[in-house]
Amino acid sequence: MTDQELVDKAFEMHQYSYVPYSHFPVGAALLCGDGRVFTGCNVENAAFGSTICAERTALLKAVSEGCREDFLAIAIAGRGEDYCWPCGSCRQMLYEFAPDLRVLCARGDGAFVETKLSQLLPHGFGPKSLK
Ligand SMILES: O=c1ccn([C@H]2C[C@H](O)[C@@H](CO)O2)c(=O)[nH]1
Ligand SMILES: [Zn+2]
Repeated sequence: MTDQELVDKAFEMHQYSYVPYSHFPVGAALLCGDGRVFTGCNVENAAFGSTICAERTALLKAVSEGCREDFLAIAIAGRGEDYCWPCGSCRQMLYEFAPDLRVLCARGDGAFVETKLSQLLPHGFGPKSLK
């Protein structure tokens, strides 16, 4: 699975985004070491704070299917001219399972940049912090 293919999968998820309030679809695709890819979209709610992001949808699908380690990369696809950076809640939840995750952030025209979760969330609080 190339980075481009993972980004393509993230964009494909826009069709499932439920975004009646923001009209801002986001798709995510999370790649595991065994080759499985878990996808997600954002799902909004009339109680705005109950909205869940695409990245957490993908992560929770993975964990709830028994996949909780060896994540290699996540692609995040938004629309508009800015790259779609993960929000703070998603950074924190991803950090729990994949502190060194590669993160591919795409903008509406398909261009994407690569970074690392450790760069997006330096000095993160994780499982080791509780030891
Ligand atoms: O990285 C991001 C940023 C935002 N959103 C969603 C939440 C909400 O539905 C909409 C606008 O914030 O975009 C995501 O899913 N992922
Ligand atoms: Zn988020």
